[in-house]
Amino acid sequence: MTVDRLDICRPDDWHVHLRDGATLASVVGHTARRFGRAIVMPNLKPPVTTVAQAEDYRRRILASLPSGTDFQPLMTLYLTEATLAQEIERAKASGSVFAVKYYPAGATTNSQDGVRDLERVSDVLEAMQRHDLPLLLHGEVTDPAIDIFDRERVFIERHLMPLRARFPALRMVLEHITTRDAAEYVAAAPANLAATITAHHLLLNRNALFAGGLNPHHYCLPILKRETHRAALVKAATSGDPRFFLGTDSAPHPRHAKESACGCAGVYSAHAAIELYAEAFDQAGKLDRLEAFASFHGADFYRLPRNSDRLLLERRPWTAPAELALGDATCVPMRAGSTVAWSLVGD
Ligand SMILES: NC(=O)N[C@@H](CC(=O)O)C(=O)O
Ligand SMILES: [Zn+2]
Ligand SMILES: [Zn+2]
Repeated sequence: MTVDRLDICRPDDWHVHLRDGATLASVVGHTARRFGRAIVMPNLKPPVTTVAQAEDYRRRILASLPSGTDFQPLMTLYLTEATLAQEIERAKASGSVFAVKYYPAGATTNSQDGVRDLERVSDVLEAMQRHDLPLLLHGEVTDPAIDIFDRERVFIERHLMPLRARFPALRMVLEHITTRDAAEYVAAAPANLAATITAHHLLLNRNALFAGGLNPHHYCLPILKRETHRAALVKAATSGDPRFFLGTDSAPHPRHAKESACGCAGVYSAHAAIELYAEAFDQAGKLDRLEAFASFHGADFYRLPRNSDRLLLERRPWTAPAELALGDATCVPMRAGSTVAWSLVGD
């Protein structure tokens, strides 16, 4: 029997880039229309490294929200080699900061202030373990000798395995996983290691980067992988394992910065986020697993209550806009000018 309507507990987005200023004002409504809460990435320029900065940023997000939404931004701190262990205590006590984000320096957009040597942040990681504040990982090595398609797998061997051995009680989320290696590693690990999975990594493989010519709008980090990896991610997301949950990694960049000789990494998907996940779960014949992945597992991992209101989706195709306003520029969203199979009821 085909299901044409889905009535689910309101989902949350456990990894999103809302940016700041006019860009924030352009994008935040898309996330707030769909999700009850979102873990907001701290890779602004300059990065959000203190609780005071995170709380200021939180106020700017709230001030940018369209009226009539209860959306709650959950803030994160950007880990640098200068982060103080006391900041972790402050974060835990704040009630507004829910995690700390580790960017290997140079791995991705605005990661230049990230960590070069994990040894230099041991006291901070120790404090996070003690205060039970989750560590979110952009899990790619930056070693230029490692092939870009292998950077996630090698990160697990070189960095994640030793990190877990040193801080066995630290809760960690391997963000935006893209490989079978990562999915299998997380599935075999204890309950304090989880992973987010994006809609684009569930729906696209690396052919999408080159279909009919080079497509910079499908360039993100970690980069899209081959089909076997996409299939493994679908299997993990639809498995019912509570350690896998929704994180869009929606990452807007202006059109001119993507369509450039040195295009920025990031796919914008917030305009159709839950609809695209519904498509991926539908294609897998697992629509009945969407609610737990999108609305339960992340809240449970972060030890937050599940949302109490609902979101209604229906099988009704619509055409995503060819471009969207992004501050005084534009952005080319995922599925630009083409069809998305599911819609929000009421839109
Ligand atoms: N995913 C991306 O390709 N880009 C993100 C950074 C990140 O999440 O790594 C961005 O901030 O643009
Ligand atoms: Zn990342
Ligand atoms: Zn991201």
